[in-house]
Amino acid sequence: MDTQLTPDWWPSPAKLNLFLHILGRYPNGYHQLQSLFQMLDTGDRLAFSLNTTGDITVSPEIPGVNTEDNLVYRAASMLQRHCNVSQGVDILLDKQLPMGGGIGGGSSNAATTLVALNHYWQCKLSTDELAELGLTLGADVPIFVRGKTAFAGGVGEDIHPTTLPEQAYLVVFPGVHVGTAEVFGHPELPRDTPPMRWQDYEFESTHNDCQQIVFNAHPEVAKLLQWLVHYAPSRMTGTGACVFAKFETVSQASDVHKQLPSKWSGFVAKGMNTSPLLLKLEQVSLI
Ligand SMILES: C[C@@](CO)(OP(=O)(O)O)[C@H](O)COP(=O)(O)OP(=O)(O)OC[C@H]1O[C@@H](n2ccc(N)nc2=O)[C@H](O)[C@@H]1O
Ligand SMILES: Nc1ncnc2c1ncn2[C@@H]1O[C@H](COP(=O)(O)OP(=O)(O)O)[C@@H](O)[C@H]1O
Repeated sequence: MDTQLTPDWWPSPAKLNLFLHILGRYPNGYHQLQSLFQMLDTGDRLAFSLNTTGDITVSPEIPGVNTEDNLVYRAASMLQRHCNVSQGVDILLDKQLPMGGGIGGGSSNAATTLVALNHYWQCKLSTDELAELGLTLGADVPIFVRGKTAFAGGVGEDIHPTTLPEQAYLVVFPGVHVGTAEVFGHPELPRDTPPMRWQDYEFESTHNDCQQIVFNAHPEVAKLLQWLVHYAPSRMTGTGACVFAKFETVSQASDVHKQLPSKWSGFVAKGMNTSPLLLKLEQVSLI
């Protein structure tokens, strides 16, 4: 496999939280959530070239993130140790998604690494085992390993796949990065939304409990939502700072994208019930 000439890219898609309710807090400080994770067709991509030295490399480096902290490196090295693999791997990371945007880039990169290396290193771990390993890297890693649009409870690990109309989304990054721990540590974060039954879900009757805290700290995010909501139902994703607007068609989303003020950057993506990562795994498993 020569990744220099023809990289065999594995997709690392983004997600949206179509809603995010905070129900309470566990004794370990983590929050009990209810959310709907929508897989998108757009994201980063990674390519893997096995080596016999046993070393793990990731290039190019992400500015501001040490290699040992890069979730791609951490996922590869955890799997290598867990499965006593003697081979190493040189990983190419084509980073497109903004970091700290609430669209899950880092968690998705970790999941793609776990799924691809489980295949290349022939670790033969089940999806459940990979999801369990992934949870130690981040609350969102299991959902990307499973690769299905899904309701999630617990800290995000209690996953119930669902099918939604595959709508189009305009996802906009307001230019501010919001740390997940910063939002969850906020004293004024609402933590008492009553539990709902998944079958009762409708976009209009749900919300994002993190939104107001982020708006207060970063008024630019509130301004962005005010702009978007003029065109379509809109909401912040995850702990921010990206905001999405949902449309019936890609061309409607693209029309609004063209009018986006230049101070903000965004992309149009399609919702997928099965993630591009899972489709790639199915494709290589058939070969
Ligand atoms: C809430 C979500 C929704 O998607 O926010 P985003 O990060 O995507 O914005 C995620 O589940 C986040 O997942 P992830 O970003 O992997 O979180 P982690 O690295 O596990 O945790 C970062 C920090 O957030 C807090 N945290 C995270 C998840 C959770 N259910 N309760 C928490 O209190 C903890 O303080 C933890 O130290
Ligand atoms: N491969 C990676 N891609 C993105 N972020 C990473 C990666 N490895 C480590 N990180 C760290 O994880 C943080 C959260 O990134 P990300 O998952 O993209 O955001 P969010 O959790 O808001 O969706 C980043 O600010 C960065 O410090």
